[in-house]
Amino acid sequence: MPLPSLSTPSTALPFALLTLFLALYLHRRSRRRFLPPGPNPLPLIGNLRLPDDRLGAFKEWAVKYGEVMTIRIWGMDLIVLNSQRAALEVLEKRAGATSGRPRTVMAHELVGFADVPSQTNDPVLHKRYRRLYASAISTRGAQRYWGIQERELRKATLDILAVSGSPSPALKRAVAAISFLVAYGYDIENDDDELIVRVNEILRIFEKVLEPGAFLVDIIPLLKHLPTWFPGAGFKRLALRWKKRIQETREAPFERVKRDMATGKARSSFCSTLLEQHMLDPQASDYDEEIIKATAASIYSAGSDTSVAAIQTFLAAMVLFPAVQDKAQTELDRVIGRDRLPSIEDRDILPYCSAIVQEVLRWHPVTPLALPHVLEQDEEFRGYVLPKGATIIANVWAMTRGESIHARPEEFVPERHLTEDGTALRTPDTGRHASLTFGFGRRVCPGSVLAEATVFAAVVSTLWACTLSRPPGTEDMVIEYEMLGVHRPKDFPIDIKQRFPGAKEILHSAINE
Ligand code: HEM
Repeated sequence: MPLPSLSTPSTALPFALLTLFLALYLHRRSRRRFLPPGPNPLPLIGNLRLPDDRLGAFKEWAVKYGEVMTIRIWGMDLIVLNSQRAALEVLEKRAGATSGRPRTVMAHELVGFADVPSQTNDPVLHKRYRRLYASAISTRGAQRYWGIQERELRKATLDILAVSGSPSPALKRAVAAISFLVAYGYDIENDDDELIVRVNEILRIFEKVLEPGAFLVDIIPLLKHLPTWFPGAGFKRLALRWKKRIQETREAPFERVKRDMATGKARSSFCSTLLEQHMLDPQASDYDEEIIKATAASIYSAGSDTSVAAIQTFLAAMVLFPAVQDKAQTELDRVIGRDRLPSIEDRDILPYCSAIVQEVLRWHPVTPLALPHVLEQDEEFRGYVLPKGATIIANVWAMTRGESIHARPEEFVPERHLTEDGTALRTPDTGRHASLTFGFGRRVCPGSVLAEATVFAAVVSTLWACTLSRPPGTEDMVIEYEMLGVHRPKDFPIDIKQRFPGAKEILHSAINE
């Protein structure tokens, strides 16, 4: 029987497809030879999904594969940096090539995240955002907000003492109030405040659009060309609605600051300070209203869930490690006494309480896999090639649990952040101030100073006024963590009592001063 000719139409197409597939496979395989190793059971695809216990798996794989590994999901490469050394080398020393963010069609092109400070890939715009944060909320600039942070957390402490249920609603309210007062000088009325409701809605939109694979258009980008009215193009109509909603929510509080400034009613805030500077000398400042608007909006969107999660972790640590609570309260009694409240200014004379903040960020980092970066070009690292376009993840979870760096990593031990004589915070061996949980390089969190001051204010206010413990009968209950955007403890039973008579009255009078 004669063999069918390969040039006949019926065989040419399958043959071409087979050749293409083979070429792709061989190309990928030759490229893969230089990729760091990793858990990739299926050829080409790698993995179909990540395990449910993502953090546990990432830590195990870090032990197995070493400083850098590749996890492939549906053919996409994730380069995971498992050690501090690797993260600092790749994300800080080579920041020029590793500071981009992964781009998705739905988020960046359709919903308009391309100009959001935490998502933009425009290097000029990004630099301008970063300069603005540096001028307004770096170490010196952030001090002007200490009064707001102290007051709101003292109010939250009183609220917590007044109710018997979970402290989470009072903490969320306090952190939201701090964000809006800092950003706009706007005092939120209550939990149903329209602005809070709208901003929370935007946060949920963020979570949805940034979830890998949540929208088909991110897998098949050509779909973005479908007309909006076309059947199946519901995602485009949704994107338009979300885009409008985000713009309106950014706009409303900003316009209010401008109106209040015009009538002399505006309180000093991030927006009013920058707008004043801009109005005084528009040529000297390299930012405009759009840039101030976008950076102000990120103070709540990037700083609220994260700061609340850190404070919830602090409360979990206090009930699980009562000896730490005792030690901190001994320090507070010795240094501050019971006649006045501790303030953020007291950080240097309260080293143990300061070390609690650092240990909170290490023990259960709020962002255990930081935020993804993307490689702009091929980079050679430890004999491997980290390929252009791959997503880079910093495995902060494994870094903060490395036995060689932290003895007994599962225990909450503030002493690991103190000098030997316990009188000051130790300079971390990373040589930089910000905790690893704030990320790396040009994308490192610009709100870390603000966030640490908020957590410190929460630590000293609650420990000065309250005794925290587990209600009888719940001592053996495990405190579980969940990963919903941020890593935080699920609500757990906690008893909060006034620590000494008169504490509430001192809190009251400080708030009403
Ligand atoms: C405990 C609280 C916080 C934690 C754990 C945290 C953590 C992080 C992390 C891991 C990143 C990504 C870093 C990277 O890509 O390498 C980040 C970025 C960012 N954070 Fe925070 N953050 C916190 C609070 C805040 C606050 C209070 C603000 C308010 C200004 C803020 C604003 C931002 C912004 C705007 C970015 C994007 C930076 C960029 O892409 O250039 N964060 N944060």
